Amino acid sequence: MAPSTENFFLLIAPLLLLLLAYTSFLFISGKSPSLKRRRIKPPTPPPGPPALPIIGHLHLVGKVLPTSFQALAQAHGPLLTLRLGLSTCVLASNASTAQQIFKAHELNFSSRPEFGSAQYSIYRGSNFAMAPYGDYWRFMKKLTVTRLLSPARLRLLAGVVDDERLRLLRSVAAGDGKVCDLGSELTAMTNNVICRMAMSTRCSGESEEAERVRRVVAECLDLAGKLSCGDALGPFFSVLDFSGNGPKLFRVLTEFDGLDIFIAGTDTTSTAMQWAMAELINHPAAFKTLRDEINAVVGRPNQLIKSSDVPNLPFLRAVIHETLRLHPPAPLIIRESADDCQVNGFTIKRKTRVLTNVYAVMRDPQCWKNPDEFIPERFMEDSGEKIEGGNFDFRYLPFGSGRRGCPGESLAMMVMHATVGALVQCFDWEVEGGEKLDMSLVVLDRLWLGHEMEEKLDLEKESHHWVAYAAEGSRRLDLLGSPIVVD
Ligand code: HEM
Repeated sequence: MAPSTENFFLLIAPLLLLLLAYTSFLFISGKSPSLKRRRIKPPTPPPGPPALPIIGHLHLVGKVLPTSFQALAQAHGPLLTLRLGLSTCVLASNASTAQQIFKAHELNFSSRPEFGSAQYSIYRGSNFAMAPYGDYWRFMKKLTVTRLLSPARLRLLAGVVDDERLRLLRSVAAGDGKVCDLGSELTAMTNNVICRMAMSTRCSGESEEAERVRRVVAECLDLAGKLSCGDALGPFFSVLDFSGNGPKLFRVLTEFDGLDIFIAGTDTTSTAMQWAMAELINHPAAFKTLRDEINAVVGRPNQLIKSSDVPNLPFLRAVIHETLRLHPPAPLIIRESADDCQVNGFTIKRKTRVLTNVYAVMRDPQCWKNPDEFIPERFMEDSGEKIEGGNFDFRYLPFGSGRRGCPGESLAMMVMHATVGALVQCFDWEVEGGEKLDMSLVVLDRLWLGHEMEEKLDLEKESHHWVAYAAEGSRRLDLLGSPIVVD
């Protein structure tokens, strides 16, 4: 017999009652899925120090950004939100947060933000180093890696590096015993190497032409740095551009084409070499170890160190590694998040600027013994550390990392090894008056890849204290004449 409607309700009523009791329980205990959704906490941004109205954390930021940010991270943690006027950025300051940005969420952090100077760039939208991650950037990256800086091209460039290095050595030797402006000499040399690489021509044989290029690059960096200060105050202030820096920058940019690779490649390499020489002058024992190593490997008199000697010169490689650890020419690496993303349990919202302070990462006492001291030996194979060919678990990042990492690393290393090696092989270096070089950081009102400032030797101050003497034993190297042997 078919059940009646009344029987059916009698059968189902207890089940309905049970369901009602269960949903009431969920509601009261707060486990209802819809409630859960409603109760989800808003995304928590990384913490930050107490901020002031309007200026935010600007009052906590000193003149030298890398050291100032390092101090903030030491006091408040390795992942911080900083509000600089109207613009907000996240600061990452240790190996584990760097690993999150450069590896775990690499794709999400593969763009760079637009800066105050971008609207005046004749390359607006086509600037490689600052381009958003996308088809144009991929095309340029491929071109750079497969053509401009391919291994085959680098082998050809070794001859160019040798040639420019010889000119540098002759120029330094010409001022034997007199004050030597090593900063300018090294900048002129790197300018010419990159010009010959990118445009198959020297900046010029004329020193005024090299000087003009140098002036244009310096002026451009200076103006871009000033414009990017507008970013700290927000879009309203940067649009006003009271000082008229924007049109000036446009004029400078039109004066010199091909600036993108040029800026990224010249100042960085030349600055690193100046730091290497300054550290070696201040550490005579390391200087002697290096010269002994070079003499032993090169063997013959009248023979300059060559790129092919470098694999047999572990101490030279260690000196360059240690220099880049202590004095990264690009101490703050800037990226931008494409989407909301979780780092260390905090939410970094989309379109947030993320600065990785590699200066702080590479001086972190949790990762490095005596982090502020120049100890090239830490990079020798028998030191127990393994560094070459890697980023050392994101503790060592002078060239950044991942797909946006520096494509010029191999060229820069080739130039630095060959040049610093030769400057140590050929000359004794002294500081006027016998003092040590002052290694304190000096602020430069500059922008490089979006960094408003960078640390480097104060060229004005330091270069005039550098005196080069032909080294004992290197008298056999006739640096002024032709008999110097390169191959
Ligand atoms: C000691 C010398 C150098 C240092 C320390 C250095 C450092 C860096 C750093 C930290 C970055 C940002 C990487 C990132 O976001 O992860 C970068 C990017 C870049 N570097 Fe270098 N660099 C040097 C030399 C060069 C040279 C010689 C060239 C070219 C000839 C070059 C071309 C570039 C370019 C084009 C970019 C932008 C890459 C992109 O956005 O995809 N750099 N460099």
